[in-house]
Order: sequence, then structure tokens, then C-alpha cells
Amino acid sequence: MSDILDRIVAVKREEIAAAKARRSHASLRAEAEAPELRRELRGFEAALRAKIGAGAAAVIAEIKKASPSKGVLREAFEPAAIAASYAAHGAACLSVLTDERFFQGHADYLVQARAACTLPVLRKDFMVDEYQVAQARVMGADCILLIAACLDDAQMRDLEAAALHYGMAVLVEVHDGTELDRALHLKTPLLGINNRNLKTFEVTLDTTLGLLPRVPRDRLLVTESGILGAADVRRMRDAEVHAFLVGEAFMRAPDPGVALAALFDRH
Ligand SMILES: O=C(O)c1ccccc1NCC(=O)[C@H](O)[C@H](O)COP(=O)(O)O
Repeated sequence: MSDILDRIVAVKREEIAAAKARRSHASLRAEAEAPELRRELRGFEAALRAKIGAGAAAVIAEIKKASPSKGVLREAFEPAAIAASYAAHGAACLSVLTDERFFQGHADYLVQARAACTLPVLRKDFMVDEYQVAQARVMGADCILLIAACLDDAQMRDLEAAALHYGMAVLVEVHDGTELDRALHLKTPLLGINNRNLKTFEVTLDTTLGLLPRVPRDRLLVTESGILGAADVRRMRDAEVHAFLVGEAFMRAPDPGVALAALFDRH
């Protein structure tokens, strides 16, 4: 595991221990399982497939104030307004950073963003404990992210099972062939290839293109990170990659939704 991931995971474990001291897992789980909450679930995979089926790119539009590699990306940060703009300009889904320490995110940002639109929402965080999966559902998340680099096989399997138990989708993220092989043992069809090396922060779209021949046809491949311009989008679509997770390019724009429309030629 890389230094930054080591540090993030160590902080997560402290946060989870503190949260468990405030509220038991059993109590949180009961809320996450409530039928009224389940009825409000939004179909994450279906939203991606609907865009792709219509011949459009499926964009998971990210809401993040800052990141370890880039620092603060956006000063004026209004998750509800950003979410509404993304929805108005053709996003398929949202990804909302809830990590506070490293990304200046917050659980409330997910709640606010989801309330401002009808798009399904991914809780973008570093999941290492089933408690966080229950938290995600209680926040209203429709999908969680599992980063293979942070988890062993048993952890990935157990966290996926917890998410599926609550009716959520799972996006499993890989960066190399070993992680890909491990991720393919999961049930989820949603496979993210992160173009960012989380050890060096180097970003290259060659990561997606290099792993692509090894991705089975039944997986819905999402290329993540480093999509900054129309040439990047064209390169991916020419390779038949039609789902994108994009943050920085939108966060740096005055209106993130307008930037989405411009990048994906949606007028
Ligand atoms: O971006 C970072 O600095 C980072 C550091 C450690 C773990 C994860 C990190 N980023 C998460 C992501 O990969 C991106 O938020 C996401 O894929 C969007 O990427 P981009 O479009 O390049 O903002």
C-alpha cells in the first residue's frame, strides 16, 4: 500500500473507532436496513447503462473541494448547486467526496447534493469497515467505492456483501493487472480503472488502455481520473470506453455542469 493510502487508512480506522463509540454498529445497521430508506435507492448501474445505451458517454460527475495531489480545487463550494448543474447538463451519476481530512469533504455534502437532484450518488471515500457501508446508506448513497489497493480479498468480498445487502451498487477500483485479477472475483459488474497512480500521483490514460484487453465484456468499465480535455474523451471513446469519472476538470470551472456539457459535447 502506498504512503498516502497508508495514512488515509490509518485515519479512517481512528474515525471509525470514534464513530462506533458514539453509535453502535447494530443501531446504524438497523437504520440502513429500514424499508423506507431502501425504497429511495436510485439505480447507479442502470443510470450508467441508460446513457451508454443511448449512445452517450456515461459521466459520473465528482464533487470534491480538494485532493492530496492537487490541493484546493475550488473555493466557492456549494454541493447542492453543483449537483443541480451536473444534473441539468447530462451527468449520469454523482460522486461525492465524504472524506474530511484529506479531501475537505463531508457526509453533509452527499446529503445536500443528493437532495438537489434525482441522480444516483456514489459515496467517494476509503472504505475499510462495514460500519462505513452502513453509514453510506444512511447518508443516502446508492453506490460505494472499493479501492483494491486498500483492501485484501476477504475485506473486498465482505464490504461488497454488505453493500449488496443494503441494495447499493459497488464500484471496484483498480490500477494494475494484479488488482484487476482480484477485483474480477467480486460480483459487481462496475469496474473502475484509476489512471492516477496513488503512490506517485502520476496520471496517464495508458493505464486504462493497457488493462482494457483484460477486462471481460460483461463488466461496465469506468475510466477514472485525468480526463481533462476533448482529446482525452475521444481517445477513450475510440477504445470503446464509454463511462467516465471526472472531478478536477469540472471543479476548476466556474460552472461545473457547463464544463461537463462542453467536455462531452452536450449542447
Ligand atoms: O487525487 C488524489 O490526490 C488522490 C489521492 C489519494 C487517493 C485518491 C485520490 N484521488 C481520487 C481520485 O482518483 C479522483 O478523485 C477521481 O478519480 C477523479 O479524478 P480527477 O478527474 O483527476 O479529479
